Amino acid sequence: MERTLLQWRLLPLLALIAALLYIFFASPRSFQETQGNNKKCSLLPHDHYWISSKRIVTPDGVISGSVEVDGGIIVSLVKEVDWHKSQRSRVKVIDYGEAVLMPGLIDVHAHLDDPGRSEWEGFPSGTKAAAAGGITTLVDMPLNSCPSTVSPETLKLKIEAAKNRIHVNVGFWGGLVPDNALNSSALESLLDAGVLGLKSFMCPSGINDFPMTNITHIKEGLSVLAKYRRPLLVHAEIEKESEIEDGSENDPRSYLTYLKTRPTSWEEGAIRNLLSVTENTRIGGSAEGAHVHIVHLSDASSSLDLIKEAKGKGDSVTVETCPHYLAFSAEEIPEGDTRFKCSPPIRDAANREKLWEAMMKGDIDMLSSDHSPTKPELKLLSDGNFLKAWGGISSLQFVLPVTWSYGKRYGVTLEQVVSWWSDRPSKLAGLHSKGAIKVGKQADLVVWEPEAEFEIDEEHPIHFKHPSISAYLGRRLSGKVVSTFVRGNLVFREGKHASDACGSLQLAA
Ligand SMILES: NC(=O)N[C@H]1NC(=O)NC1=O
Ligand SMILES: [Zn+2]
Ligand SMILES: [Zn+2]
Repeated sequence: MERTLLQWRLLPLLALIAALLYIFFASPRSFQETQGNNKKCSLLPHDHYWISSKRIVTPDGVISGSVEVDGGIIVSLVKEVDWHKSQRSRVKVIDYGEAVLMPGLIDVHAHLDDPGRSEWEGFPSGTKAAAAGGITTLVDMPLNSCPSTVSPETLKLKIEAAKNRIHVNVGFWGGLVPDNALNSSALESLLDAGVLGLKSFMCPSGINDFPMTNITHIKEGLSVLAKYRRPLLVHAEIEKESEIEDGSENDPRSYLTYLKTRPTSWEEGAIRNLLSVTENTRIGGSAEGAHVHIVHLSDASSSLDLIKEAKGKGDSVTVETCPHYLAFSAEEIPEGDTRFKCSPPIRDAANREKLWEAMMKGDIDMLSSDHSPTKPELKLLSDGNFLKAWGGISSLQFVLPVTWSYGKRYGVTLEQVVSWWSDRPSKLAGLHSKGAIKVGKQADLVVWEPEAEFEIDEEHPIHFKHPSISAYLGRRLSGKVVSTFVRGNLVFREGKHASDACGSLQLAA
């Protein structure tokens, strides 16, 4: 008797629970396809809302006010003095107080290694790290994935691998390699397929299916890029005699040994060679419309002087450096600590000082991460052999606090951070609907607290696939990312990501 009574009471309850579970878990699937409406894309249940802050970085300076976001677009921007109390009560407002609101970072140089080497990084982990670091768009390099992105077919594989797996927006550079460089229709088909520009190496890349180009390849590549008005990014190092034979006579655990195998003359030689063809990019030149962007400059002396000279003559040339060259110096790299190995190498403290000077003067145009992870085994952390370990720094999540923490002593301003990380990169990549807090632009935004300090230790969630290989582990930084919005979706807030990966692909039209 008691048992039947219990059944009678339990059955309707169970049915109710089942119905609720269905509503929560099954039905949302029907609208997961439509990105903007999918609640799982955002930690915020609104499509139309305002964000207030005392420090909004706009093209017209830092203001106190509110930004209105509707359907992923910035639809208005109101100064605090013009913002009426009556308006405030009618709409959803997220008030960040003193925290800084600025455009999300655009990282034009990241290796996510997907497909083919996703055990090194991959789209999900890499873009989660980006979101946690305030990066709202990144442009993935054509090498380290397998195969390399050198044709429409291989680009298609990238696109497939990225679909529904990216937490921020992702675009792609295509590879300029000997196989396609002298074949304009091959290059055109790659550009037609949507790469934002091309990338080439002037020395061995470390990846067998991505061979280096010579200056003829580069010249031909530029003439095709001119028609598309897209850039060529160049890893500018050229193999020359090094200060020591191959390093094998010297201690491979000493950073100095590695540094001597890749002297500044490698960068200078490559840049001199490269700049012999950039006059074609001038107004009226045979490759007008093409642009050359030198990636990860490390040498702040002769190499930089050559770039300044070319710019002065009207060549369409820009240059980036990376946070690791601005944060670290050769002197402080511990013996055998291959987490710091990258190419070109991190040079001495006097060079780092000159790099900062060039940043502050505007001689270096922008920053990028050159996030290039691998699996820990290839970093040879226990051997500590600098000559054999994989070269690449893992940094994606930390580039904003690193730029700010190390730049503070040089008087870096919020506007400079936006110029180096959002405005200039958006122009390089041709992403004209991004890069500024301005009416009509996409609502790709970061909220961060410049004054908040934190330590990157085991307690701090790092979203790289292999957190242990980051050279920033153990550093104390200032500049904590609070919230990241990608096309109006709140994709990251206080350590938590939105569950679905709703970043969009950025293909050139
Ligand atoms: N292949 C690759 O990622 N190489 C990068 N790593 C690095 O340190 N410099 C590079 O160009
Ligand atoms: Zn490189
Ligand atoms: Zn790189």
